[in-house]
Parts: sequence; structure tokens; C-alpha cells
Amino acid sequence: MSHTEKQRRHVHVACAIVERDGLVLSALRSASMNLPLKWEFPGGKIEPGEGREECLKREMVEEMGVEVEVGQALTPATHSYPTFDVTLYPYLCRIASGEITLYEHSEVRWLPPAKMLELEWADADLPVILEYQQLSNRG
Ligand SMILES: Nc1nc2c([nH]c(=O)n2[C@@H]2O[C@H](COP(=O)(O)OP(=O)(O)OP(=O)(O)O)[C@@H](O)[C@H]2O)c(=O)[nH]1
Repeated sequence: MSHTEKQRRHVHVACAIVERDGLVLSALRSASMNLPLKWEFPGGKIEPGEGREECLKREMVEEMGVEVEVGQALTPATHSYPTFDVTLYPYLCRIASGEITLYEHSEVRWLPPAKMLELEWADADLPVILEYQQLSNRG
């Protein structure tokens, strides 16, 4: 296969907008991850045969050691990075049990929705944040 015919990678990622007392969980990718030092919603790639909500529950246990209840889905968002494409499937979530322990991220912050854009987010997340801010404004 020539360089121009090479297939671009398209990853499908379930991500969690975890809410608590009007604040939302923002996670900083560690220096060793792909897209290092960008803020994101916790979550990860959907495995073959796996449902989106199932993926989210698995990733929240693996990345942060918490069980989540998965709620409303927001609009999926597709973005092209220089080397791959991603589609994010965002869901509102609540922590059902466990204390957050960071197994992959370097930091988390609980932020009011209106302050989220003060951080530097992964580019694919911007439409998700804007939709979430509108939703949280409506109360
Ligand atoms: N979890 C998560 N991933 C996101 C978000 N925004 C975004 O662009 N991504 C991208 O979606 C992909 C998620 O993959 P991942 O976290 O399972 O795995 P990774 O690429 O860090 O590592 P890996 O390929 O070694 O498993 C990453 O390339 C990440 O940069 C987001 O808000 N949450």
C-alpha cells in the first residue's frame, strides 16, 4: 500500500462527563499518553463487541477505580487530528461507588461548567464542552 493509500486510523471513544454537586470532572492526560498534557473526559476506546456504556464503566474502573452510573448521551463528536480521526461518545455519569484514584492521569479537577474552557482541552472535546455548557445552563 503506498503512503497516499494508507488508511487513517479512526478511533471510537466513550467518555464520561462525571457530575457531582454542580461540578464536572476534568482529567489531565499524563506526559506519557497520546495527546499529552491536554485535559479530557475520562474514558477510552470501545473494544470490539463492547457497548458504549459498558466501555465507559470498564474504563472508569481501570483509570480511576470508581463504579459509575451512566445517564444521558450527548451528541457524538468527530474530529480529525493530524495522524488519526476520533469520534467521542459522551455520556453524563455519576459516581456510584469508590474513591477516585489516578491510575493513568496526572491530575483531576472538579470545575463549574462555565470554567471548563479555562483549561487546555483535547481539540475533539470542544463541541462536547459547548453542548454540555448549554445543557447545564438550562439547569
Ligand atoms: N478518554 C478520552 N480520550 C479522548 C478525549 N478526547 C480525545 O481526543 N481523546 C482521544 O481519544 C483516544 C482515547 O484513547 P485511549 O485513552 O483509550 O488510549 P490512548 O490513545 O491514550 O492510549 P493507547 O492507544 O496506548 O491505548 C486518545 O487518542 C485520546 O487522545 C477525551 O475527552 N477522553
